Amino acid sequence: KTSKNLPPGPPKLPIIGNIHQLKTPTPHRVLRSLARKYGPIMHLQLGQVSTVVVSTPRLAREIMKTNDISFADRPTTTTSQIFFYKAQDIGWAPYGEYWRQMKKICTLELLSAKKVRSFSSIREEELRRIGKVLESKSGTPINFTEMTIEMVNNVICKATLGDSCKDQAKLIELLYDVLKTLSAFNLASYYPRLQILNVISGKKAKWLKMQKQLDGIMNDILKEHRAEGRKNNEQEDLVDVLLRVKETGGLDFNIRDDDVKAVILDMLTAGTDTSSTTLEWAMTELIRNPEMMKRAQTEVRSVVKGDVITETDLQSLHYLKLIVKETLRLHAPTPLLVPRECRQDCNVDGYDIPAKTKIIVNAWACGTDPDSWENPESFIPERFENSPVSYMGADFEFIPFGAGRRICPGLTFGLSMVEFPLANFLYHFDWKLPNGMKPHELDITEVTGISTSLKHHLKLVAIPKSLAK
Ligand code: HEM
Repeated sequence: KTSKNLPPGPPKLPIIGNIHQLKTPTPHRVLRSLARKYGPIMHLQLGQVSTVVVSTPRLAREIMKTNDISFADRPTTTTSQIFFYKAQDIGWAPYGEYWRQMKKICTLELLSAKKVRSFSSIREEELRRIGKVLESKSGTPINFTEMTIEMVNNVICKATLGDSCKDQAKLIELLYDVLKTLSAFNLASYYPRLQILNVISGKKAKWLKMQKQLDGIMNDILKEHRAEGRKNNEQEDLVDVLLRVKETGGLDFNIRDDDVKAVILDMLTAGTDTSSTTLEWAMTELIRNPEMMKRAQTEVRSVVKGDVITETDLQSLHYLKLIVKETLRLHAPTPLLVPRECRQDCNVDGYDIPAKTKIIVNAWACGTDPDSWENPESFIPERFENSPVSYMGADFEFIPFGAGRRICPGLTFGLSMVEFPLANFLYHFDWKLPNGMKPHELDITEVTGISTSLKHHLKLVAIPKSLAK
């Protein structure tokens, strides 16, 4: 009980509060339905965790622009403490100088537009490899979902770690388990004062064992990079950069090996499932809308000359970019973004939000807000034609990468792993569903796991352009 004027919300059950309402495959949809009943700013009690959910562009702006600095923290979780070396990464680090400097280093040294362009040979090599696989399987079904996950993992690993990770396959497998753990429902996360639950259930011991294995591989990566010695700027990967900054100092704090490992792990986890899921949804929508597939294919096949798609070609693929935007609006891979935490007592829209309240921004509800979008539930890439609305964090009806100080720094890198592969797939191959399945028969049930993706993997048949009728 509190004397504060908290936002309205659904009735709370004893002890669990509203936890039962979030135990669903699609929490963003349930929260939007609740918001339509209880209002665009809502209070939920999730066990011991007091939570506020905002669901319209106006209130998202209040949180991520007007009061951004008050909402720039992330909640503490046991898993982020264990896997990210006491949350010394970027995504889970508390707001402050350490987070600011580390984010700046990654933005400049791995994620800037210039750096992302410089990884084009990594993307091209990976797509050449996939092209060969697809040609060898011409006419037979392939698992498009698994293929894109593997591709994105390979590109991110190479860009972040360079060529030298000998345990890459084991690392990717472990990272996948970590991501699954971070996103899994865990009752104890709603009872911070009852962490003993994780011990009794055996979960904590399992997580510590996974972390030990991961730490072993990360130590080897650091050792290998140290043994290779200093490289010139062009040859440096992110591990080299962080080790250089660690050794030369220059920041207001000392960087420890654990900090380097935490930040590297962030890069290896934050962008993988988000990028591959976006690619999977884009392809799903194109398969379901053959007219759009045709238009996108005609565009890419008229723009590209020769066999290799260049970055300059990509700039001319206007329709393809509209498709990616519309995919991010309707199928944001993290529809509830990443939770924030309130740093001090605040007042939003006339309601009190006490310090330490967890904040959820329903970006998907903003992206399907009927006051902002016509036919919000339909996939219509043309809606972005001649529209200034962009995903850069200034238009709160479209925030798939978040906004404000905590906005995703990997936006350009993520998009490069969606637009470039999509252009390649459409240029070199024609696509259809297996076993004569019709586009409208494709099951597009979504489920929230690591990100919000198709419940069943997307299986497609690729026919090389030269063989297509
Ligand atoms: C389509 C691809 C991607 C999507 C949709 C996406 C989405 C997001 C979202 C919604 C957030 C939370 C923003 C907020 O709280 O306002 C976030 C944070 C973050 N993303 Fe991404 N992301 C993508 C790709 C990437 C890539 C490729 C990387 C790096 C390799 C990356 C690194 C990060 C990091 C480090 C954060 C934490 C930022 C902070 O807390 O300050 N993301 N991302």
